[in-house]
Amino acid sequence: MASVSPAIQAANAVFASIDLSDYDAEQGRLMQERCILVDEEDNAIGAADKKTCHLMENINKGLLHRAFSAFIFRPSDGKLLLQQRASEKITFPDLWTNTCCSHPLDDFQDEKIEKDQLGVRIASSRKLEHELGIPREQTPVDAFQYLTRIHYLAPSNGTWGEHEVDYILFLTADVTVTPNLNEIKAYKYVDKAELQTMFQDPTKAFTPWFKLIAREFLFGWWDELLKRKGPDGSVCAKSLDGLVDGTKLVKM
Ligand SMILES: C=C(C)CCOP(=O)(O)OP(=O)(O)O
Repeated sequence: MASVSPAIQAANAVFASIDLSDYDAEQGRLMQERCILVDEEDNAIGAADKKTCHLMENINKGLLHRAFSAFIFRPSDGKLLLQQRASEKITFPDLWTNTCCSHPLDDFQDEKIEKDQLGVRIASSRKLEHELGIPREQTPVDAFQYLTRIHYLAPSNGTWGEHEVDYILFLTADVTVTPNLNEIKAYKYVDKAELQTMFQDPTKAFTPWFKLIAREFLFGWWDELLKRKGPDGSVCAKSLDGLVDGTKLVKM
């Protein structure tokens, strides 16, 4: 473990000064979860609560943490499941985005396992249940296909933002969605053309990471997924194994 970085030291000072009482109480409580802090090569270097990690004041000093972005596709037709974030979310409220995003937590030993990206796959299954009510048996950790990791920074508003190493995971599964309305206000399955139409619609806004991933990777990978259909016509995320050199960390 590296010595405490200046970014972490500075973050601890800012942490004390931000009051969450004007925000949704449950989302405020979730800000106590402890994210895994990483350096620019994605080496774990410590932990800090979610609030500390998402304050722009800390991000601007270099504080960086680990995250995941999960994309669920329906096996029968290859449509992607999107969610719209709830108005209660403290960061990026009301925006449309991929199926589920969150963080592997330092609070759970198994979410810190780096081998084969097991920790982020476990965290992804946990959060798909928390946010979309998808039973965990419908999202087995072995069924997730890891694609790559991206390092990006994006402000939400003046106070909050994201600065993460984000693991991109695809999953093909038939899922039962029971939305947690404190997390998501809507959900929708889309094909590629429907998603393009949504992107053109001025009444719809999207998270910055979803726009980035869509612009750089999503449509190409989605094409491959559809091309690699099985004999029964269904798509399988595991068919993308080896498509991308997942050892690289892509800086965006
Ligand atoms: C942006 C990424 C990739 C992780 C953060 O996602 P969220 O903001 O949705 O995380 P939670 O608050 O739901 O844990």
